[in-house]
Amino acid sequence: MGKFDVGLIKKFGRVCGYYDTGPILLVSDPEMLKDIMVKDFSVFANRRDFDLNGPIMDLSVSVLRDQHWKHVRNVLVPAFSSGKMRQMEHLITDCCETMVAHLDKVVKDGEDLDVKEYFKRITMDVISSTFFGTKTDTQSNPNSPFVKNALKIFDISIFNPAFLVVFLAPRFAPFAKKMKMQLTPRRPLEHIVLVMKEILEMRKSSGQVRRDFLQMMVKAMDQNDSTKRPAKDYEEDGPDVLSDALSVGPSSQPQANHQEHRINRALTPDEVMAQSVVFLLAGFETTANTLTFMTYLLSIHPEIQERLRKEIQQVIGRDVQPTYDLIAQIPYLDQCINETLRLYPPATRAERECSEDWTWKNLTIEKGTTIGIPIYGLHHDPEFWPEPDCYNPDRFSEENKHKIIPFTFLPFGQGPRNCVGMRFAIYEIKMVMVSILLKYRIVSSPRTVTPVLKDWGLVTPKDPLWVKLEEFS
Ligand code: HEM
Repeated sequence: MGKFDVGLIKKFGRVCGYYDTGPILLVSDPEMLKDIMVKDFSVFANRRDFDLNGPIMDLSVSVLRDQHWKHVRNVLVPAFSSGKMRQMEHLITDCCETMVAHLDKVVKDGEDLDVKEYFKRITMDVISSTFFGTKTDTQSNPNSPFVKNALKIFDISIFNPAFLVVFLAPRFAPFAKKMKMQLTPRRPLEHIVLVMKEILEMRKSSGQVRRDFLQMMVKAMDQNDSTKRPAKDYEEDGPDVLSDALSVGPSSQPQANHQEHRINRALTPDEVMAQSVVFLLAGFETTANTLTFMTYLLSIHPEIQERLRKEIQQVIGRDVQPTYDLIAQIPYLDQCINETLRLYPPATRAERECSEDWTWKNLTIEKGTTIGIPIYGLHHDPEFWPEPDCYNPDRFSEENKHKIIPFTFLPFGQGPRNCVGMRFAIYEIKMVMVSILLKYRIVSSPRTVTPVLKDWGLVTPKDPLWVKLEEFS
């Protein structure tokens, strides 16, 4: 899909269109994107909904609309504050220590490492621990039912008919709905929901407290008990704000100006369930793929890897534990992560739905038009990024970053509907990469090849991606 967008932009320009379920306008004009994603956000608050989510996922923040979406998002945002991240530090540190113990064995045995598979296990462990409150240790126990079912949810393959409909023939989405197809495979989803319900019940009945996302949502549910109202009642609750923190992107870009007012309602148990599952869906493979591509890029650019290691060592000396605050002090680490996300943005496209006729310059966009935001296309546009296929973290250096045109770097989207898990994802990527680079040198092995991309809206390497790790003294 990313390469498809690159082709469309090259052939038809920065604003071009085609039809699938309805009119799709592909916009890669940065000025226009700023107006769509931030300035006139109220016109473009929602994404297109294929109505193939199924009963649980219908309540997830990623598909909710208008006031209901704003409400759930407002409840979730504080969970991603820096204070809350710090509280979870020990959970992530634990996962990184387990990872290093496993890697020690791989290195001792002289084996190559398929990072595509390996990082999925790490991110599964981190998400299970920080979101679901369960310690999975996927590295030693890849066959636990929780892990197997969670992995099945991600099996975005030609064997899932709903995905075929969405990607190949979206205009048949209404028919797929009649056939009761859903995007997330039903059985694995039911298993995960069952496990979630058990954990929630146990937490509530035992009063067990754990500093994770689930605990924050359980707290939100408890507050709800005294104020129970069906979710739809809150759609009339009037205007509301999203905190400024919502629209902080990796590059400094304009923020939406929202009125300060909050809806006073916590989440229902079904809403909690839906958010937990969407965190798993949205946070697992995106983060694993970024780690995979970054490891590969560092293996074929040893000079960049050495510079990065040196800068890490200057901040985190021997026998010092990486922490949330320490990893924030390594600018070159941010540069390397940003440049990985530019070259291989996990999400190829974002979308917005136009809710009323809207005019930009002399172009009128009709209500109901879907705006496609070609993240991959923008990141590979030679006009915005000279030599777009080169890995050059210095594009994001202090001296150079002013040259980046706002709204041409959108790995996490932008505006009030950007990625709610962005800070968490960056935190996790940093902790894992720092733990690896402090102990091992990443080198290419005879099996390392340039990854061929599989891109169904989520960019992943098609085949295993092999590297070798060497311990240095
Ligand atoms: C490298 C990792 C990640 C990348 C590149 C990424 C990218 C994105 C993108 C492009 C969007 C759409 C934004 C837009 O429409 O403007 C998005 C939305 C979202 N992401 Fe992420 N994401 C990542 C990790 C995570 C994690 C770890 C979580 C959960 C903890 C998460 C949860 C979500 C949710 C819930 C949404 C929907 C937000 C809403 O509609 O309000 N993501 N992400």
